[in-house]
Amino acid sequence: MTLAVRLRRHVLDAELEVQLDPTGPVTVLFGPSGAGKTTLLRCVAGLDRPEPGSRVALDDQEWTGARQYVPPQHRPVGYLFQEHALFPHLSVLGNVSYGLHRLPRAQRPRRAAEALAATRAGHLVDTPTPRLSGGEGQRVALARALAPEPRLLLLDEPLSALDTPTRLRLRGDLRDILLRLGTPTLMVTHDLGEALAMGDRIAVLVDGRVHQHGPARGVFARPATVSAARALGMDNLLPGHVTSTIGDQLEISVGAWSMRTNPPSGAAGYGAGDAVMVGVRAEEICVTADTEPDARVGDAACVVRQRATVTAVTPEGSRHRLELDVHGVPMVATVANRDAVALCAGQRVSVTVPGDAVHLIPHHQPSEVPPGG
Ligand SMILES: Nc1ncnc2c1ncn2[C@@H]1O[C@H](COP(=O)(O)OP(=O)(O)OP(=O)(O)O)[C@@H](O)[C@H]1O
Repeated sequence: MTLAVRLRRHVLDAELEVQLDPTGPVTVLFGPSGAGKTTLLRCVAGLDRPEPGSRVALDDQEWTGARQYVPPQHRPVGYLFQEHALFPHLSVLGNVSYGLHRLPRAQRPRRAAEALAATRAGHLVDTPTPRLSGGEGQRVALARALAPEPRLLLLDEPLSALDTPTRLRLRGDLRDILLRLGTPTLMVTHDLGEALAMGDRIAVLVDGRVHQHGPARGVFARPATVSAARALGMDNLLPGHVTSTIGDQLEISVGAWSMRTNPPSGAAGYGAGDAVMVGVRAEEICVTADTEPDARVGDAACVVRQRATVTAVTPEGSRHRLELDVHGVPMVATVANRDAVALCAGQRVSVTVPGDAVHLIPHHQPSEVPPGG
């Protein structure tokens, strides 16, 4: 099953084609606040009407097109919002039966009970709706969205209104439920951990445009554009250029720093003088409180060490964040709390970047969005 979307509305100017596979049913629409995620979801649901020229189709069923606009109540879509918005005057069963008007009345309680059981909310059937906790309410609301057996489930930040422990628990449950049911799902989140925990695929939306779409791990490991890399939490994005190619490896210069790396697709496509953006995740950088000379170490081809100065140390819960000046290049690293004890602002340190932690983004696209991105 394929969901094809071409949408213009407010900030949105997006194209996306999603293969909806029951064995990997969840596509996450990920991006920063204001990127247009909710607008996209609402346009797919038919709750928001996009500009002329837009198109939404599920296989050969066109829901939004030049000649037709299927109203939301006729789209086979289940929708779950950030806050469940259950009707407080209806019972749990009444809420879940609400969307079952196409089913003969006698069959509704059974279908509603099945949906509640599927979302592990069967035990809540006699709880008065206003007494449901946030997490319980979301389970019931998910049952309500699933009860009509939609062809497509749309989840808009379904966990963001919950406290952290409940959110983490429900995240795992929700993933299990969606995998078990195999219901194709498009889920919006701006939480990277949630995107990676829930998504089989991730589409990265920035400033209304889809910058990248693919299997979740691949998107996380290899952001295609600088904006996608920033959205995906790659703290260090350093402008550099290719100084030479050596077999499948590239020698890259970043300020006064020279590093060698193996791009996943090899060196083909790069040439000396090409501008690149060098991405390194903060947690991949190793910082030690010594001042070894600059060198290649370990696997001599792929690990580079540089002397640096710590400019700030900030606690971040389970780790500390270090701001560094590496020969004039500002960088960010995170270290375990026990390693941070020996570090303070102004201190000279050694910074090691493993070659396989270096991610290259070509830095010459006039438009940031790669073709087909
Ligand atoms: N009714 C509207 N009229 C004008 N602009 C709108 C309207 N609704 C949304 N927008 C604009 O469209 C942009 C995208 O909003 P949207 O809510 O889709 O973003 P989002 O990615 O879901 O953000 P968040 O993660 O904060 O919910 C925003 O700049 C918003 O101001």
